[in-house]
Amino acid sequence: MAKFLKEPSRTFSEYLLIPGYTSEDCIPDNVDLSTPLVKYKKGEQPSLHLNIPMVSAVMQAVSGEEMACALAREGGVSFIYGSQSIESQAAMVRKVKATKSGFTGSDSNVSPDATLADVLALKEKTGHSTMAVTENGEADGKLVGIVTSRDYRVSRMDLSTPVKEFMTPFEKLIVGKEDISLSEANDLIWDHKLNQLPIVDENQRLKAFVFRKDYASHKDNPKELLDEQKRYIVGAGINTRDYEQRVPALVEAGVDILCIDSSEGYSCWQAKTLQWIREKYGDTVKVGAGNVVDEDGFRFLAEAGADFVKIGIGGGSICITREQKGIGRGQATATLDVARARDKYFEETGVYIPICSDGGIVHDYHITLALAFGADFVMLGRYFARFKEAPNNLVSINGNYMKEYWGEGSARARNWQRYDVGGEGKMSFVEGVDSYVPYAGTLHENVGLTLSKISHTMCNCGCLSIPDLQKNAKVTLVSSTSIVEGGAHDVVVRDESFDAKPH
Ligand SMILES: NC(=O)C1=CN([C@@H]2O[C@H](COP(=O)(O)OP(=O)(O)OC[C@H]3O[C@@H](n4cnc5c(N)ncnc54)[C@H](O)[C@@H]3O)[C@@H](O)[C@H]2O)C=CC1
Ligand SMILES: O=c1[nH]c(=O)c2[nH+]cn([C@@H]3O[C@H](COP(=O)(O)O)[C@@H](O)[C@H]3O)c2[nH]1
Ligand SMILES: [K+]
Repeated sequence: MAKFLKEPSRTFSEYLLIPGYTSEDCIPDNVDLSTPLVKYKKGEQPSLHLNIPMVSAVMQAVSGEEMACALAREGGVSFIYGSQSIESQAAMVRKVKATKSGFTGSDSNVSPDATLADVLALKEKTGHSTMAVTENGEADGKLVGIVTSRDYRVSRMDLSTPVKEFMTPFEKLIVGKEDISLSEANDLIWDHKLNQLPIVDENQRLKAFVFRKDYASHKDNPKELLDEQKRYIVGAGINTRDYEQRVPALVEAGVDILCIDSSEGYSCWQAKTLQWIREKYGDTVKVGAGNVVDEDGFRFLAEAGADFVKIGIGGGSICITREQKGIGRGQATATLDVARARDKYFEETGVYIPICSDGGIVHDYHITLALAFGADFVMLGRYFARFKEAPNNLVSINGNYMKEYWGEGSARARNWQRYDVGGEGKMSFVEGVDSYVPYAGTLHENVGLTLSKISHTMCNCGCLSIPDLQKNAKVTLVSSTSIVEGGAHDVVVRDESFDAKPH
C-alpha cells in the first residue's frame, strides 16, 4: 500500500501571523534581516551570509549580471542562470566580480582613430557621456585618454574629426592604481574636482572608472554584500550533467556560491554532483542543492553534503510541473516539514543547514510567512523579473509596460540547449509557460518597500531577527471565508472611472 500523508499540503495564502507583544525597542530600524547562506557548525559563523533574506531565481528571465550587482548592492544574492553555455555563464560571473562596489567597468570605449560621429553614436547607444579612449578601443585596452562632453562642440567641429585630436590625453589625466580603495579613489576625485577617475593597472590598461555621482549611492547601500576584496558576492546555477566542466569554469571566474538547479533534487544525480565537488574542492566550493519538499529529501541532500537545501516543487508562478507530472507539495507545508527536518538534523549533528523556500511568493507577506515557517531565505523569480535590472525584454502590451517572464522548463528556455535532458530523445513535454509580468521599475525601490513591510510585520510579532521569528512566530490557518474578510469587501472600491463622474 502506498504511503498517504495525513495532512493536506497548504500554501502561504492560507495562513496569517498573529501579533506578539511589541516592546519599545521593537521598531523597524532595529530589525536585523541577516541570515546564513551556507551550513555552519554550532557556535561558529557561516562563511557566507545574506544581509537580506532574498535571492533571485536561477532563470534566464531573472538573473543576469545587472540583476546580480543590483541585488548584491541591497544585501542579497543572484544565481546566474545555468541554461546557457559554460563560457557565457562564466563571463557573466566574471563581469559581476569585476564590478567592484563603486568601481564600474567601462561600457563606452573608442579607439583614438574613431571619429566624433562614432562618439556621438556610442553616446546615443549607451547613454553615457564619459568614454575611455583605449589603443584597441576595447574596455581592457591600454588607456590613452578619455572623452567627455566637455571635449567637443558638435556645432563647431567636423563629425569626421578623430578622437585623438580632441580627447583629454593620458598625460593630463589623474588616474588611480589598480589596488586603490574606494575611499582613496573618492579622495582623489574630491581633491582634484573630478567627475570620474579612471583606474589602470601597471601596464596602463583600463580596469574601471569610479564616478563622483556614484558616491552617494554607496552611502545609501549599507547592506551591500561584498567579498574580502570588496567585490559583489554572486551565485550561479549548475546542472547534474556537465558539472565536471561547468564548476571549474565558474570557480575560476570567481563565483562565490553554486546551486544545483533542478525541479527535483532527491536523486543519485545530485548526490554524484555534490560528491564530485567535495572530492575536487573539499569544503572550499559552496553549493546548494534541491529542490525537495519533505524530510526524506532534505536528509538525503544534507548527508550528500549540500551547503543549503532548496524547497519547492510546482509552486512557481510559471510552473506547470504539478499539472504535467503530478509531483509537488503546497509550498507552506513543504517549508514547514523541511524546517523541522533541518532543526532535527541540527540537534543530532550540530550542523545547521540553511533552507531556502523557492517559488510561489506572491505577496510580500508571504516572505515573512516563509521565514516564520522556518525558511532562512527565499528565492524569487516573478518578483525580480518585473524589475529594470532583469535581463528580459520590456514590452508594451495594450498600452501597459510589461516584462517577459518564462519558466526554465518552458520551450523558450530550453532552446539554448546543445545537449538534451538525458538519453537519446529530447524530453517532449514542457514544464513551464512563457508569460508577461507588469513592469515595476527599479530593484532598489521595490526591495526597499518589501523589506520595510517585512520589518514592520516582524515588529508586530515582537521579533527583531529571523531566528527570533522562526522560533516565536504565532501562525494561524485561515478558512476560505476569512480570506474574503481579509480583502476589501462590501464596499465599492473607487477607481478612476468612478472618480471621473462626480455627482
Ligand atoms: N521548482 C520547480 O518546481 C521546477 C523547476 N523547474 C526548473 O526547470 C529547469 C529544469 O529542471 P529539471 O527538468 O528538473 O532538470 P534536471 O536536469 O534536473 O532533470 C531532468 C531529467 O533528467 C534526469 N537527470 C538529471 N541528471 C541526470 C544525469 N546526470 N544523467 C541522466 N539523467 C539525469 C532527471 O532525473 C530528470 O528526469 C530547472 O531550472 C528547474 O529549476 C522545472 C520544473 C519545476
Ligand atoms: O514548474 C516549473 N516550470 C518551470 O519552467 C520553471 N522555471 C522555474 N521554476 C521554478 O519557479 C521558481 C520561481 O517561482 P516564482 O516565479 O513563483 O518566484 C524558480 O526558482 C524555480 O524553482 C519552474 N517551475
Ligand atoms: K527523485
